[in-house]
Parts: sequence; structure tokens; C-alpha cells
Amino acid sequence: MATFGNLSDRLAETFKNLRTKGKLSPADVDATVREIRRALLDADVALEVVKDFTGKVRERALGDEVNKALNPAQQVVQIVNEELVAILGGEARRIQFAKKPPTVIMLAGLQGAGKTTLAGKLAKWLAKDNHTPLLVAADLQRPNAVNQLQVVAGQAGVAVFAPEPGNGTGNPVKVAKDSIKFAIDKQYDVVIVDTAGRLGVDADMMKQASDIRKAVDPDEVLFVIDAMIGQDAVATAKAFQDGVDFTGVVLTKLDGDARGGAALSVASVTGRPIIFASTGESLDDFEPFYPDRMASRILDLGDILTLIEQAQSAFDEGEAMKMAEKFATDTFTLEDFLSQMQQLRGAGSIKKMMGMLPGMGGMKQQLENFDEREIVRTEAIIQSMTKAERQNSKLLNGSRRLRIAKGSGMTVTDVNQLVQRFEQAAKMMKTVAKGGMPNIPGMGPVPGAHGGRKQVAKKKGSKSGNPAKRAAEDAARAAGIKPDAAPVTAGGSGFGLGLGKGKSAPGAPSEEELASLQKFLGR
Ligand SMILES: Nc1nc2c(ncn2[C@@H]2O[C@H](COP(=O)(O)OP(=O)(O)OP(=O)(O)O)[C@@H](O)[C@H]2O)c(=O)[nH]1
Repeated sequence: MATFGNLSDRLAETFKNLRTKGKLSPADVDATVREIRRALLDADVALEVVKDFTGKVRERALGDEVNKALNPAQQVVQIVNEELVAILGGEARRIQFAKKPPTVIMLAGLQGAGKTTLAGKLAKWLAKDNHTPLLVAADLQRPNAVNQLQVVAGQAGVAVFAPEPGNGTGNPVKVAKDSIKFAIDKQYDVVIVDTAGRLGVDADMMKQASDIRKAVDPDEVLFVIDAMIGQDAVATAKAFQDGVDFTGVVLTKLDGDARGGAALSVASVTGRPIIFASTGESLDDFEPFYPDRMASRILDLGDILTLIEQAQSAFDEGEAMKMAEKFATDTFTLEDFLSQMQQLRGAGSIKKMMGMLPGMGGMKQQLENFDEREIVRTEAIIQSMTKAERQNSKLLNGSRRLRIAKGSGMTVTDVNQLVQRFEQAAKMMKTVAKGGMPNIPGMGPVPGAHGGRKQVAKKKGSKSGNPAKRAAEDAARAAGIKPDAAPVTAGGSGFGLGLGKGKSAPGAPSEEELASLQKFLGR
């Protein structure tokens, strides 16, 4: 279960009880606030943050904005969402680049927080944005730290500045200082300085980090903290703020089973914004942090905008238009479908992307069971077809399907299911293509590096008052998923979205509808 999973479940339970009431009495509000307070404390959120948060929610929930609301329960959820966005830093904040390159970014944090990995992730992300980053190995504490950074730099495809053995190897301040000169000479426009972490906060580690900071005068100092750290988060953050000070926070291991309190406490306690989130070991498990989207995920409102950004980053505009043309003219083939799926997989784990759909909180178990190997099995079936069959699925008669099944080690039923799903999705996407790209709120110029959520214009027929939920509902509806889809049984293989045999999930989009969304995202 990913970070915030438990908090998200507790808040969902609280809101479900709340929705059974019409008007809310002060006693109802107090009971709700007490449940929210307990859920936050159990999630390791710092007491001072919990007090501040629940105080604000209670004050607003007892006010007219709820008393006079048509749907008091929904208004309370809206208040919790807004206050959650506020303690997560409010507006999204991006890297402040230097007017005159190079921009210097220094990483600080405890050992094992994920700084070295983060350095690679950040460099790769910047390189995708046409920057030329240089990683600097100023973590000379651990014998293999320099080598680890060199490996990460290789994976990220970026340059690294590391001391030659014997050349200032013992002096991280000198290495850091020399790296700036080197970057200017070689015209690297961003320098990312990885510093030593050590277990627990200690004076000489702080001093070293502070000396490096003085030597390189960085544009950003990013405090890297592991979301699994729990209650120690606040003390550690405060110690680093006093010892080195920092301009922004990076949360790592958000994919873990952390209760999430660190994330919810650090920004609020230090007054420093969370700028990035690391959500796994791979260099692509990295994303800019958006307080409003994180709040939506915690409240299980989904995060369609990140989902679309990730899908868009996997597909170029021209490719998407070409596909739309194929859908509209009935020339979309199994060949196209295979290449779309392979690109969609390039956008990152399908399981992770599906987890960003609204209302998937109730499908945690199914998502856990979701087997990405289904995609491989689907690929095997299509690749066992002849070119002619892939170009024209009408050729697929019984004997051909039998041959394909044997050739791919699957059953004829699997082949039949795949062809049926492909035809369903092509038909659905043809409808969408003929109707033009669905107007998904915020889909326009999807918020770029500056981040932030576009206010969603109220769409005809969308239900909820919450902009996040509205965007999610409209996007889901546009992709053929009814947000409150009836309980369904997700079947076996076939469209590569088998959620495991015979699994059902109340209120979850059906497998066909998820398949449609996968196809929609693949456009
Ligand atoms: N699951 C998960 N693992 C992560 C994440 N970020 C880093 N890790 C892992 O955490 C471990 C520590 O990462 P490092 O980058 O070496 O941490 P560090 O802060 O550089 O540690 P020192 O170099 O000792 O200071 C490695 O095994 C990483 O693969 C993440 O977001 N999720």
C-alpha cells in the first residue's frame, strides 16, 4: 500500500459517515474533526501541525460556508481538501534557475534518504528539458559513494565531476568549489552537488554541509527526506534548517508503506515548499510535487492531470494526431495497438497510472494484484500473428486463432478476448475521435514546470462541487468510465488489463472501461 494509504482510508471512512447526515450539528462537526485528528496523528503527522490543521477545519466547518451549503458534507470535504493543500505548501513551487548559468543545486539530508539516486533523477529530468546538468560527487564520506554517483550519472546519461584519487579526494569543499569552475569552462548550465549524509544529525556533518554551501553559494538547497522517517521528520528538518538551511524539500520513497506524516509535517513546520517527489527506485520514478494533486490523491479524488502528463510525455503530438486519424477512418490496426501499448508502458508503470484514477482507493487489492505481465502476454499474442492479420483483424478465423494461440503459448479464449477488446476499444475511440478530443478540464496547455492546477470550468452534467473531483469525473467520463461505475468482475487476460480472475470491486471502473481509458491515453 503506498504512502498515505492508511490516512486516505481513514478519511474516506470519516467522510462516508458524514455523508449519511443532512444538516450537520456542531456535535457532528466536532465528532468529524476528532476522527480527522486521530487519523492524522496515526499517520505520524506532527502534533503542532495536527492542532493547526484541525483548528482551521473546525472553525470553517462551524461557519456559514457549511451551515448554508446545499451539501454540508461535501463542503466539509472541500474544506479538508483546501486545508490539506495549504499544509502541503499551497501553490506548486519550481526550481529557481540562476540568471547567469550555472544554476547550482545542493542536496542535503540523512544517509539513505535517497540523495544520490535523487541526483540522477533530477539530472535526467532536467536533461529532458534541454538542460546540461553536471553531477558533483561531494559525498566523500562513504568509500563507494563517488562510484555510486558515477553509476547513477551513467544511467541518467549525464556528466559527473568526481575527484581523481589523490586529487583533493579528502576535501568535499574543494571538490564542490572546483566543480563550479569546471562547469563554467565546459558550459554545463546546472550543477547538482551530492553531499554526504550520515546516520542521525551530527555537528561535523552539518558543518561540512554548511562549508560546502558557503563555497558554492547555491541557488537551491534541497533537503531530501525519506517519507518513511515518521515522527523524526520534524526534528531532522529543523536541525538541517538550523545547520545548513534549505530552500526546498524533496520527499523520497513515497511508494513505500510510509504513513506519510513526514510529508504532511515538514513543509508546514519549516515553511519550505516540497518541490519534488520520488516514487520508486527507477530514475523515472520522479515527479514535480503539486500540493493540490497530492491532496487529491490523499482524499482519493485521483490525479488525472499527472496521469495525462505522464501519458502525454510518452506520446508526441504528431503520433497522437496520427492515431486520432486512424480511429476516425477505421484504419487503426492491431499493429498500431501494439505500438501504442509499448509506448504507454514507457510512461511508467500502468499500475501506478491506474492508481491515479479517481475512486481507485477501493481497488487497492486489485491494483496490487494487477499483473503487468498481462501486457507481455498480449504482446506475445499479437506478435504471433502474420503482418496481414495484424493489419486486418477480420482475417482472424478459427484456424488462424488456433495457430496464434499455439504460437504464443496462450489459449484460443485469450486470443478471442484480445481481439474482442481491441475491436471494442477501436469502436469507442472512433466515437471519441469523431467527436473531437474530449474537452478535459486543464487538458489544454497542461500545467508545465510552473505547476499548479487550472481552475476547472464547471462542466454541464458534472456532479461534484470540488474542482479536483470535477476534473477527475469529467476526464473519466470522457474516457468512457462512469466515475461511480457499477461493481464489475474483472475477467482474465485479453486487453492486457487483467486485474486477476474473478476479482470485483465496488464502484470501480470495469475492465472494459479501464481498457478504454488505456486506449484513450494511448491516443
Ligand atoms: N522505494 C524507493 N527506494 C528509493 C527511493 N529513492 C531512493 N531509494 C533507494 O534508497 C536507497 C538509498 O538511496 P541513496 O540514493 O543511496 O541514498 P543517499 O541519501 O545517497 O545515501 P548516502 O549516499 O549514504 O547518503 C537506495 O537503495 C535507493 O535505490 C524511492 O523513491 N523509493
